[in-house]
Amino acid sequence: MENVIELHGVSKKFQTFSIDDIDLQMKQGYTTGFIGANGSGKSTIIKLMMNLLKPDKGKVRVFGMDYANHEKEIKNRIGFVYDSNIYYESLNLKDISRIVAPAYTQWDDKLFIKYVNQFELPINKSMKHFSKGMQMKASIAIALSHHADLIIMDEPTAGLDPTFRRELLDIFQEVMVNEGKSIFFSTHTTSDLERFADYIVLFNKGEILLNQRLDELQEQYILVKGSTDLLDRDTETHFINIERSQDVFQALSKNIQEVQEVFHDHVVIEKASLDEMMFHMKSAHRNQGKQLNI
Ligand SMILES: Nc1ncnc2c1ncn2[C@@H]1O[C@H](COP(=O)(O)OP(=O)(O)OP(=O)(O)O)[C@@H](O)[C@H]1O
Repeated sequence: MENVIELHGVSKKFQTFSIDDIDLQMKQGYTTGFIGANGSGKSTIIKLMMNLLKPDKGKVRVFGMDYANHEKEIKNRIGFVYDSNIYYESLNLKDISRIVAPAYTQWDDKLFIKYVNQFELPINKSMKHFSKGMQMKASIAIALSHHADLIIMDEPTAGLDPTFRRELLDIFQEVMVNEGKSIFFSTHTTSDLERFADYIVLFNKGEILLNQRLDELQEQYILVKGSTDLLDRDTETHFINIERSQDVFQALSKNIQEVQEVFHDHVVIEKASLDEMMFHMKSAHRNQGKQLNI
């Protein structure tokens, strides 16, 4: 299977934050959801993927090409949604489409107008009078209007009302199914991912904790709840992380068989949600550091 994005040994250092030696591959034709706490480095990775930042070390390849020799070709095939308005604020959408269109060989005015109408955006109003949600919608309309093969979005659902968020996820799903695109997007709303992501990448403090198919994750990871009396040095080894609250605990595990053999029906076993996985893996990463085995 072909990779649409590849990061090989990528490092980037800021004064108080660094990403070290990251390897990340994203498969063509799938939706990859990118999650992680505030400041974990998601936007930095996205900027590296878009060549808005240059890595100190390592290689970024998109569609198998590098930015040094193929920037125009790569950007032509990416629809990019950034979490703030990157267009001139005094312009309206009509002006912006005129400015943006020549940059893309497959710009589709009809499609753009279709999205502008569908998203109920005023075409002649200056974008400086757009609400945050309207700006995001405008950015999404532009990204979807040039038949890009890859859509990269930094928190595209931030600032959107729940109804439109749902509609938007349906649009992305339609685009995925009908046109076989690849989508990479970061979000803090894990329910969006549970609706339509194929792969999940979990990032924490500049490190990838997890890069796996969502259906596998949902099958493997369980949340175990019980009394703290059941915990000792041996039984604790069956868990990735344990959270205690007074005399009860809840813990993350991916060994359902082992847990059943050890605890029988003294514990309650549930499927772990993405939020719970994120919480426990982040906590385990903090406590165990690089030895984390998930
Ligand atoms: N240009 C920069 N110069 C210095 N530090 C930076 C720069 N860009 C990002 N950082 C720092 O890198 C860290 C990661 O930031 P980043 O925006 O990538 O995180 P994020 O996961 O996208 O966060 P959020 O979910 O809050 O949007 C932060 O500590 C941030 O302050």
